[in-house]
Amino acid sequence: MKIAIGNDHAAVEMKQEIKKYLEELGHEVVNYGTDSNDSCDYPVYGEKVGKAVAVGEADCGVLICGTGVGISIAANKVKGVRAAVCSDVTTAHLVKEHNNANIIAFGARIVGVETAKDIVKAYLDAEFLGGRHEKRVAMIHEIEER
Ligand SMILES: O=C(CO)[C@H](O)[C@H](O)[C@H](O)COP(=O)(O)O
Repeated sequence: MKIAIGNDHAAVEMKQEIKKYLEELGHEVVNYGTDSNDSCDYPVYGEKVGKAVAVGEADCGVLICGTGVGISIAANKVKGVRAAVCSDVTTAHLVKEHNNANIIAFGARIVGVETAKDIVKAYLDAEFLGGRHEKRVAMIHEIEER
Protein backbone atom coordinates (compact mmCIF):
# COMPACT_ATOMS: atom_id res chain seq x y z
CA MET A 1 0.00 0.00 0.00
CA LYS A 2 0.98 3.61 -0.41
CA ILE A 3 0.76 5.24 3.02
CA ALA A 4 0.94 8.97 3.79
CA ILE A 5 2.51 9.74 7.16
CA GLY A 6 2.51 13.04 9.01
CA ASN A 7 3.54 14.40 12.40
CA ASP A 8 4.37 17.51 14.37
CA HIS A 9 7.42 18.19 16.54
CA ALA A 10 6.07 15.96 19.34
CA ALA A 11 6.36 12.85 17.18
CA VAL A 12 9.50 13.07 15.04
CA GLU A 13 11.23 9.99 16.48
CA MET A 14 7.97 8.02 16.62
CA LYS A 15 7.26 8.90 12.97
CA GLN A 16 10.72 7.73 11.93
CA GLU A 17 10.26 4.41 13.78
CA ILE A 18 6.81 3.82 12.32
CA LYS A 19 7.90 4.79 8.80
CA LYS A 20 10.76 2.27 9.02
CA TYR A 21 8.41 -0.39 10.36
CA LEU A 22 5.86 0.17 7.58
CA GLU A 23 8.62 -0.05 4.97
CA GLU A 24 9.81 -3.31 6.52
CA LEU A 25 6.25 -4.59 6.08
CA GLY A 26 6.58 -3.78 2.37
CA HIS A 27 4.59 -0.55 2.18
CA GLU A 28 5.57 2.61 0.33
CA VAL A 29 5.56 5.48 2.82
CA VAL A 30 5.39 9.15 1.82
CA ASN A 31 6.49 11.55 4.55
CA TYR A 32 4.38 14.70 4.86
CA GLY A 33 5.51 15.41 8.43
CA THR A 34 8.26 17.47 10.00
CA ASP A 35 11.69 16.01 10.68
CA SER A 36 12.64 18.87 12.98
CA ASN A 37 12.16 18.97 16.74
CA ASP A 38 11.43 22.70 16.48
CA SER A 39 7.94 23.60 17.62
CA CYS A 40 5.43 23.64 14.76
CA ASP A 41 1.68 23.50 14.20
CA TYR A 42 -0.07 20.13 13.81
CA PRO A 43 -2.96 21.40 11.58
CA VAL A 44 -0.46 21.85 8.73
CA TYR A 45 0.37 18.14 8.71
CA GLY A 46 -3.16 16.94 9.41
CA GLU A 47 -4.35 18.83 6.34
CA LYS A 48 -1.47 17.61 4.13
CA VAL A 49 -2.09 13.94 4.92
CA GLY A 50 -5.86 14.41 4.83
CA LYS A 51 -5.65 15.87 1.33
CA ALA A 52 -3.24 13.18 0.12
CA VAL A 53 -5.69 10.49 1.22
CA ALA A 54 -8.81 12.33 0.04
CA VAL A 55 -7.49 12.81 -3.51
CA GLY A 56 -6.12 9.25 -3.71
CA GLU A 57 -2.42 10.12 -3.68
CA ALA A 58 -2.21 7.62 -0.81
CA ASP A 59 -4.31 4.57 0.06
CA CYS A 60 -4.44 5.55 3.72
CA GLY A 61 -2.69 7.74 6.27
CA VAL A 62 -0.93 7.66 9.62
CA LEU A 63 -0.90 10.81 11.76
CA ILE A 64 1.03 11.31 14.97
CA CYS A 65 1.21 14.29 17.32
CA GLY A 66 1.49 14.44 21.11
CA THR A 67 -1.90 12.85 21.70
CA GLY A 68 -3.06 12.14 18.13
CA VAL A 69 -6.08 14.34 18.78
CA GLY A 70 -5.21 17.74 17.33
CA ILE A 71 -3.74 16.35 14.12
CA SER A 72 -6.75 14.05 13.58
CA ILE A 73 -9.22 16.89 14.18
CA ALA A 74 -7.41 18.87 11.47
CA ALA A 75 -7.42 15.93 9.03
CA ASN A 76 -11.12 15.35 9.63
CA LYS A 77 -11.86 18.82 8.27
CA VAL A 78 -10.82 17.57 4.81
CA LYS A 79 -13.83 16.26 2.91
CA GLY A 80 -13.74 12.48 2.59
CA VAL A 81 -11.41 11.91 5.53
CA ARG A 82 -12.28 9.56 8.36
CA ALA A 83 -9.38 9.87 10.78
CA ALA A 84 -9.54 7.90 14.02
CA VAL A 85 -7.38 8.22 17.13
CA CYS A 86 -6.40 4.87 18.62
CA SER A 87 -4.41 3.98 21.71
CA ASP A 88 -5.03 0.24 21.59
CA VAL A 89 -5.13 -2.63 19.12
CA THR A 90 -8.83 -3.40 19.54
CA THR A 91 -9.87 0.12 18.57
CA ALA A 92 -7.34 0.07 15.73
CA HIS A 93 -8.97 -2.85 13.93
CA LEU A 94 -12.52 -1.74 14.75
CA VAL A 95 -12.02 1.68 13.18
CA LYS A 96 -11.33 -0.08 9.88
CA GLU A 97 -13.98 -2.81 10.31
CA HIS A 98 -16.83 -0.51 11.36
CA ASN A 99 -15.87 3.04 10.35
CA ASN A 100 -13.68 2.35 7.32
CA ALA A 101 -11.25 4.89 8.74
CA ASN A 102 -8.84 6.03 6.05
CA ILE A 103 -6.41 7.60 8.52
CA ILE A 104 -5.23 6.23 11.83
CA ALA A 105 -3.81 8.59 14.44
CA PHE A 106 -2.11 8.12 17.77
CA GLY A 107 -0.10 10.05 20.31
CA ALA A 108 3.66 9.82 20.66
CA ARG A 109 3.23 11.06 24.23
CA ILE A 110 0.53 8.46 24.92
CA VAL A 111 1.69 5.13 23.48
CA GLY A 112 5.13 3.53 23.24
CA VAL A 113 6.75 2.56 19.95
CA GLU A 114 5.90 -1.15 20.23
CA THR A 115 2.24 -0.43 20.94
CA ALA A 116 2.21 2.05 18.06
CA LYS A 117 3.56 -0.66 15.72
CA ASP A 118 0.86 -3.06 16.92
CA ILE A 119 -1.78 -0.36 16.35
CA VAL A 120 -0.78 0.34 12.74
CA LYS A 121 -0.44 -3.39 11.99
CA ALA A 122 -3.92 -4.13 13.43
CA TYR A 123 -5.37 -1.28 11.38
CA LEU A 124 -3.67 -2.33 8.13
CA ASP A 125 -4.59 -6.00 8.56
CA ALA A 126 -8.27 -5.27 9.17
CA GLU A 127 -10.93 -4.96 6.48
CA PHE A 128 -14.10 -2.90 6.32
CA LEU A 129 -17.03 -5.19 7.10
CA GLY A 130 -19.62 -3.26 5.05
CA GLY A 131 -23.22 -4.34 5.68
CA ARG A 132 -24.88 -2.24 8.38
CA HIS A 133 -21.71 -0.15 8.65
CA GLU A 134 -21.92 0.96 5.01
CA LYS A 135 -25.02 3.08 5.63
CA ARG A 136 -23.52 4.68 8.75
CA VAL A 137 -20.33 5.67 6.98
CA ALA A 138 -22.45 7.12 4.14
CA MET A 139 -24.42 9.10 6.76
CA ILE A 140 -21.16 10.64 8.02
CA HIS A 141 -20.43 11.90 4.53
CA GLU A 142 -23.94 13.23 4.09
CA ILE A 143 -23.12 15.59 6.96
CA GLU A 144 -20.35 17.05 4.79
CA GLU A 145 -22.93 17.99 2.17
CA ARG A 146 -25.24 19.86 4.56
O1 LIG B 1 -2.70 18.59 19.35
C1 LIG B 1 -2.21 18.01 20.28
C2 LIG B 1 -3.04 17.82 21.46
O2 LIG B 1 -4.14 17.09 20.99
C3 LIG B 1 -0.86 17.47 20.22
O3 LIG B 1 -0.56 16.68 21.32
C4 LIG B 1 0.24 18.47 19.99
O4 LIG B 1 1.35 17.69 19.64
C5 LIG B 1 0.53 19.31 21.22
O5 LIG B 1 -0.52 20.21 21.47
C6 LIG B 1 1.85 20.08 21.08
O6 LIG B 1 2.12 20.64 22.32
P1 LIG B 1 3.46 21.46 22.63
O7 LIG B 1 3.33 21.83 24.08
O8 LIG B 1 3.44 22.65 21.72
O9 LIG B 1 4.63 20.56 22.33
